[in-house]
Amino acid sequence: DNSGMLSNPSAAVSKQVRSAGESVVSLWDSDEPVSRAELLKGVAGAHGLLCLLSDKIDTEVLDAAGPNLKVISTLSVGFDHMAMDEIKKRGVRVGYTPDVLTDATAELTVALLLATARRLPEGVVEVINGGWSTWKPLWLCGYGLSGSTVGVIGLGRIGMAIARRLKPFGVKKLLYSGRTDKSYAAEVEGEYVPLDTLVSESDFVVVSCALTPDTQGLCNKQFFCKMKNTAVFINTSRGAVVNQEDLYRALSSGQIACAGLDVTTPEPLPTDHPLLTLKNCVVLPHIGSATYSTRGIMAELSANNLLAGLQGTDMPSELKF
Ligand SMILES: O=CC(=O)O
Repeated sequence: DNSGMLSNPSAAVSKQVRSAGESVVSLWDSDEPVSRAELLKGVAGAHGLLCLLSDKIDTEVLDAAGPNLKVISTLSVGFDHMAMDEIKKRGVRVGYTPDVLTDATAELTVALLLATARRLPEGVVEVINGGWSTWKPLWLCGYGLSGSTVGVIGLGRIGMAIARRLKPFGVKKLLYSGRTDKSYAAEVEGEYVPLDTLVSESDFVVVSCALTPDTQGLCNKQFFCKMKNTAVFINTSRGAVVNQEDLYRALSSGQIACAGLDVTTPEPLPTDHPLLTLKNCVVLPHIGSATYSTRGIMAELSANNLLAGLQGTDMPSELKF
């Protein structure tokens, strides 16, 4: 009697769900997100929903689904796109994809950090547009990790994977902040400090926390004012952790050196956004987990989460909330 609405088109997902004997599967068979109207229509009466982080799962969607809904499986580790209180109230289980995207996201964070600090996108453009006149002592100078202090805001799975990768670059001090002190931080000689200390002492501030009411707008004017003028700001978590107007001012006034963002508000960032006029701001289109293999594994995991939810068995990765 189980049916599932898949707003994501992975062939792997579809195959798995069908071969598990799920009789009615409504598949949005495109790499483009499902439209809101199609989602609301397709989810009606469904027992399960597989969604993306770009699908807002709010009261409207839950109401449209109705009382059959037993499980929501999201193809993401983040779950800020879902109205968790409402989901809980209705007794719906939630699956997500932690761990499997940790390495890819940490790698992307390191790539973005280096690209931003060493001004790679600017350099590439100069080569193409003829701005490369000759070798010059101070041209396109940036900032290096060797001997630096790195601050990680949110030393969770991904934050820790970032720290592990950055340490071998010769990082002198690894600071972190968040809700709690982490015993596993010893592996990277991480020092738990108040956020203010991290912000004012770090040469690289890396944001790797979840978006919650506590972290929304955390990186604002006061935050950037405490950073060093030579400091690099990196965010690969969620755009809403940052107040983008305040970041723009910090970057354009020289309050901070540069910023690298893999996440913005909104997504996509409009092409006429002020941040995109700044040479010292590198913006990527939310590609933290975007390796072929990681996305394949995420698709499989989310399909298995969905199936377990439909069958009432243990999920490989259930979100406990
Ligand atoms: O941002 C990506 C995710 O939450 O998986």
